[in-house]
Amino acid sequence: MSFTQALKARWSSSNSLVCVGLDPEPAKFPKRFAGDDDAVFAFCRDIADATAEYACAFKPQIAHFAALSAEDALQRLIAHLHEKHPGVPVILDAKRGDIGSTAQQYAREAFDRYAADAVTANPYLGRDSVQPFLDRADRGVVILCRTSNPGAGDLQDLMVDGRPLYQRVAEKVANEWNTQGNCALVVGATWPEQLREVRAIIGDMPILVPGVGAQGGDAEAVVRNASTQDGTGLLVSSSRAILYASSGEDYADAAARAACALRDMINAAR
Ligand SMILES: O=C(O)c1cc(=O)[nH]c(=O)n1[C@@H]1O[C@H](COP(=O)(O)O)[C@@H](O)[C@H]1O
Repeated sequence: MSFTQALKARWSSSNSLVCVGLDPEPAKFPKRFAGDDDAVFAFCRDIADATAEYACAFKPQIAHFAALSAEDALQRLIAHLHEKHPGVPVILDAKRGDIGSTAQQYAREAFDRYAADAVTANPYLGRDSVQPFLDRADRGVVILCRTSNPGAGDLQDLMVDGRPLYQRVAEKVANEWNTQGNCALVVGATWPEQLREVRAIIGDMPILVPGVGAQGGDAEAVVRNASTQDGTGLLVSSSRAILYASSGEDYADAAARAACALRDMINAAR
């Protein structure tokens, strides 16, 4: 089953558009993990197991593992997600982008080493830099379009032939790069107006929407402006607001409550 098919099936079976971001920061872990050599894996596993029923996808962020020399924990975590939560797609957030020969290695890393169902990619180097990801028809390629951060507009809003660059990216991906039907875009929840504009350009292509929770984006506005006709089309991603909902012994229950509350808020708006 392709990434897009798996995502559609999961939207339906979970009745949720929530993507649970897995961004481990050991300084924020509950006390019980102090001195645990495998804390990164154990914490993320506990959160994932507690939130899976509310998740349309999981999104581990690679720098949060690599900075801790915890690539092995990431590999085991993704294997755990596939084994215990089959049918929940795993998006590796790596924002890759490089010349073709290096991009091929990034594709192998994401899809073969880590066994991710999809990976985030940066379009700045152009089509050949994304091609090794696009070629994997069974996997998803989630391409940065209008990112959630305050400086997103510095380059992404520059006008190109009368339209901002992020709209040109949306057009190019929808009309030229998505030949295998395996593309999605990233647009931040912090930009509801741009979400509406991107949705008008790309039809039903999925949009990964980070920026609710810790970055203050409005989940209801996201749904109003960017869901598809059938009330899906979105992966509304939250990391810190779910992961660190409690630093006490109830961390997993608190994460589940936070994911459930986000799901319910989204569902009330769609
Ligand atoms: O590609 C991403 O996932 C991403 C794109 C973007 O525009 N903004 C953004 O915040 N992200 C990622 O989404 C996560 C957001 O985390 P929280 O702000 O804690 O929910 C982080 O892992 C970011 O790296």
